[in-house]
Amino acid sequence: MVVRALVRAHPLSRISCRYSSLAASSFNPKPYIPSVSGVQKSLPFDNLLEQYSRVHWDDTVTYDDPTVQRLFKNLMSGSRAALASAITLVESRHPTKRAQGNMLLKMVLDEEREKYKKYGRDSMIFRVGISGSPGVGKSSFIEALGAELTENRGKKVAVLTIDPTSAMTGGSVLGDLTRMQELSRNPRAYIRQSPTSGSLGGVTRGIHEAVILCEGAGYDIVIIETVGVGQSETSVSDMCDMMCLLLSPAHGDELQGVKRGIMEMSDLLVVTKDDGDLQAKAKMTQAEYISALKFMRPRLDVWSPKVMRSSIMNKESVSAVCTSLYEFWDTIGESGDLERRRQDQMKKWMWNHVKDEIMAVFQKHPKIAHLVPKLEKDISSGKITPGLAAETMIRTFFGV
Ligand SMILES: Nc1nc2c(ncn2[C@@H]2O[C@H](COP(=O)(O)OP(=O)(O)OP(=O)(O)O)[C@@H](O)[C@H]2O)c(=O)[nH]1
Repeated sequence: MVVRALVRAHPLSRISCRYSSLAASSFNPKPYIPSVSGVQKSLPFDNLLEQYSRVHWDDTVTYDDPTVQRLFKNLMSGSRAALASAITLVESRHPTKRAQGNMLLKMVLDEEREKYKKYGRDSMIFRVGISGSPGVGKSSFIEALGAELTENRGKKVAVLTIDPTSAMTGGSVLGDLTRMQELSRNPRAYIRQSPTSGSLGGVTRGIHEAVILCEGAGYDIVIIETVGVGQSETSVSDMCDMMCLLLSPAHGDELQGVKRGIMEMSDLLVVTKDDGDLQAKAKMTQAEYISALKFMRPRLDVWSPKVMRSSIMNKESVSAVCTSLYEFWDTIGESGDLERRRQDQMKKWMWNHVKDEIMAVFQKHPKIAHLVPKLEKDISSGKITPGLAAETMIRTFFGV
């Protein structure tokens, strides 16, 4: 009775009665999900969650799981094959594999903490995000940078790509196998192309965990490459210590094309193809970006973003960029920004996981799945507001 009175008293109750009328008219004290017009009653809420948990979680995986133990041992010995299998494991949605992946990640993190106590920042992997529009020269530049890092600086390099187009459509801008051929043959390098399915959120979450595994496998630097479109930069920036934006020497037009937000989150800007006929344009582009940056607040107090020029035909220019990367690494390491940023990022990723998981539980709920098409149609035709539709779904989900 009290619930009925409350629902009636609510100012939205008259408009929402078609959607939430169940709360009023078929109030049932048992924990049943109320039926919405056209939706069949199914299992009681508690049973549904139990069923969901059986399909999504596996609590039987323990520390001594043979797959986890084998992968951990091989990963720690630096095996590229083990790294590849470990990444596949953490990307999986299968309950047992997910549990094994979580166990493995926990073991890697424990090991990392021990190493950090002993070796400090030297035990950490340097996480660099590289973004830029299609065709700007990302793969060529990463290949040249990879050669500099492995051959001249004795580093082990991992390259992970996030291709938002491939995550969303199954087609790929970045995914062709001909990219970075030299680097893929280099024994000190590991390259992994973006998974071609799943939501962008899911893909980036997988990459974040892959970074942790690369760190465990003893790589010194991980380059996370993404195409300069959409929100993938934000996700990449949330998992990197440094963001590097590549710009093509297309003086004038390019400045408008690069979103301010992306520039603001970049610590280093590199104008590519600084050679031959393009050199003059590269210089002008560099000057334009230097002036544009003057109007932006640097992301960190200890570092002012630089604009450099580089050509894959000029190894010194690539080496100079590499030197700047490590200048940045030393600066944020000494100032404490590195650790602060990583701690903040870990918290952000925790909430990302929660958000995704809750959304999955919510969207896969049979009543919700059934309701969505109708609500979407009603929103599009202006019959109800998005807020009211959300309220209807939430009340249906919780059965109130
Ligand atoms: N002259 C010159 N050409 C370059 C340089 N770097 C890349 N290119 C050329 O630019 C074109 C695009 O290079 P990619 O490395 O494939 O560019 P990308 O940004 O990875 O492109 P997507 O894979 O489409 O995202 C290729 O034809 C390269 O040969 C450079 O330093 N100088």
